[in-house]
Amino acid sequence: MAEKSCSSASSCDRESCEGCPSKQNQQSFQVDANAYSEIKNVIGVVSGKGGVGKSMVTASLANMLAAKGYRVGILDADITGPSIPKMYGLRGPAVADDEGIYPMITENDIKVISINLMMPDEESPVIWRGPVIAGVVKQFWSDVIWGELDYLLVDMPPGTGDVPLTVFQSLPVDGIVIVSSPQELVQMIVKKAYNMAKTMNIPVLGIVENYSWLVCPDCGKKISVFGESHIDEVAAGMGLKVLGKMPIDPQFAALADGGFAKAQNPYLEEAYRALTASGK
Ligand SMILES: Nc1ncnc2c1ncn2[C@@H]1O[C@H](COP(=O)(O)OP(=O)(O)OP(=O)(O)O)[C@@H](O)[C@H]1O
Repeated sequence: MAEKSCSSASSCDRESCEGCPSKQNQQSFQVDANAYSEIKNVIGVVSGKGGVGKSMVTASLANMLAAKGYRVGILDADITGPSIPKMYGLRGPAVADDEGIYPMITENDIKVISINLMMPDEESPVIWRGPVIAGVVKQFWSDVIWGELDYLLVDMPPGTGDVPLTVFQSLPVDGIVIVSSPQELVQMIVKKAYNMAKTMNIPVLGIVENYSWLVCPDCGKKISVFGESHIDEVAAGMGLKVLGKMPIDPQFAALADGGFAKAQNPYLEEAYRALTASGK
């Protein structure tokens, strides 16, 4: 039987595309890493909405991996709201030469690249349109000399916009961790992030809940500041693991002002295990 032509989109439907040789030939948007980078595992840390503690989780996981001797990098893909350099007290400018851009290195040996390491000062805003921002994220992969890394953690901007799409299409992401908070809205928002990853065939390693409780400094009682957690049901509904629940801890907030290399986060052991168990 003659092959069906794919020259016009209208000649294709779901059935006719099955078994079509062109299907095997789908265009890859993946971008080559820098010639001096050898990265074993790329893990995205995502959230449906802003401020839920994605950078906190990214940096905590990086610290845990680095403390166990893994070679770790953080690609801060949150171009309009970068917080990783500040957390580790890093100040640019990052150095570049003909071979590429060199990441900066934290006190605990984590390589970091972020737009804030390239701006004239850390308060300069990035006033760029989506495609430019997405291009910068690709350059953080293609132009940065990461060297040999066991794990590159990508701190994504919140939501399911241009940058997460670019990262999922352009980088060989091995899995994502979703960060969320215990609010009513959570189920719908987590599902958006989950569905985006699923559509793009990216494995979801599980969900971390942040701001799960606060311990009253006077009476020691646990207070559910953002309401009761629904994360167990939400995760079970999607067949996902809960990789940790983190309290609001003023110590984390204090360390995030420059001393995060010293932060230890005992609430993410399960997430650490999921990363290392799935790692190459
Ligand atoms: N468990 C926690 N206890 C105390 N403070 C926290 C905790 N988690 C996050 N924070 C603080 O809350 C703020 C927001 O956290 P973070 O920057 O990690 O969120 P985010 O989801 O990455 O935000 P964005 O949407 O800007 O990317 C930061 O100031 C951080 O130090």
